[in-house]
Amino acid sequence: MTVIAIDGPSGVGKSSVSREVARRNGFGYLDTGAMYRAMAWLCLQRGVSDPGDVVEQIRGVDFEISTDPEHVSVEVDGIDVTTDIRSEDVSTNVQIVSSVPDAREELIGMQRDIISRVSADKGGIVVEGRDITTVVAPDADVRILMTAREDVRIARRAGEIHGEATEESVEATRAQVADRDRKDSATTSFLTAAEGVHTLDTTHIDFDESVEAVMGLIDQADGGNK
Ligand SMILES: Nc1ncnc2c1ncn2[C@@H]1O[C@H](COP(=O)(O)OP(=O)(O)OP(=O)(O)O)[C@@H](O)[C@H]1O
Ligand SMILES: Nc1ccn([C@H]2C[C@H](O)[C@@H](COP(=O)(O)O)O2)c(=O)n1
Repeated sequence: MTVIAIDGPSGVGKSSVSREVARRNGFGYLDTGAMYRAMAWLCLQRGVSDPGDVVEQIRGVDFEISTDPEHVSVEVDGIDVTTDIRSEDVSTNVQIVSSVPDAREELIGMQRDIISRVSADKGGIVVEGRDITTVVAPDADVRILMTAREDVRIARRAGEIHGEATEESVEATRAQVADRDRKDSATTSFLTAAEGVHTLDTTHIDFDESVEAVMGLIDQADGGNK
């Protein structure tokens, strides 16, 4: 069973690279950010913003997340929220959940359960987020911190949202990426690699080269285990 843990800031390429790496290896894929987003969506729907009330919402909810890299989906109380959790409202309010320690503990427990079940079932899993290499799965077989210069990440996200990274679209995206990283940095540490974690700087490499670099680190770890 192989667990690959990938952390990094917003827009660095964690989700897209992790999914492709999972596909190529026949592994499961877990987007932990989608879990924080789904619970934030739930709290927004219910008008819950008091940190003391957030954990109760999570404990009582019926939650499903697909770990198939070919088909990503998220359901909360039987509602498909795969698209809604990517809304600007959820993106700017996700900290109502991610900044609450009890809520994090609850989600981390769920993430660890999924990691053991799926890695046993599929032979491996690629898990991405902000605290996977350090808190959720510090014993993972391969631990990677993906980085890229902030302007490069903003351009990538602008290209994704607006089709192309024009001066206007970059400005519109700047606040989203930079503000979220600043807020997220208050609860998780994803800008410098912890001891034993590989740093993969993707500033000057494209998507395929990033995937190849992760595949190389997995091969390296496999070689070491033989
Ligand atoms: N090395 C790369 N070079 C160029 N573009 C890339 C690279 N890696 C990913 N991308 C593109 O950058 C965009 C953002 O990637 P992705 O959504 O995977 O980032 P993320 O780290 O998961 O972000 P978030 O945490 O905000 O969800 C996507 O359009 C993706 O295809
Ligand atoms: N392990 C994680 C994953 C995500 N978060 C928070 C921080 C992000 O702003 C938010 C959404 O994640 P994204 O979709 O951008 O990967 O969830 C976290 O605190 N810990």
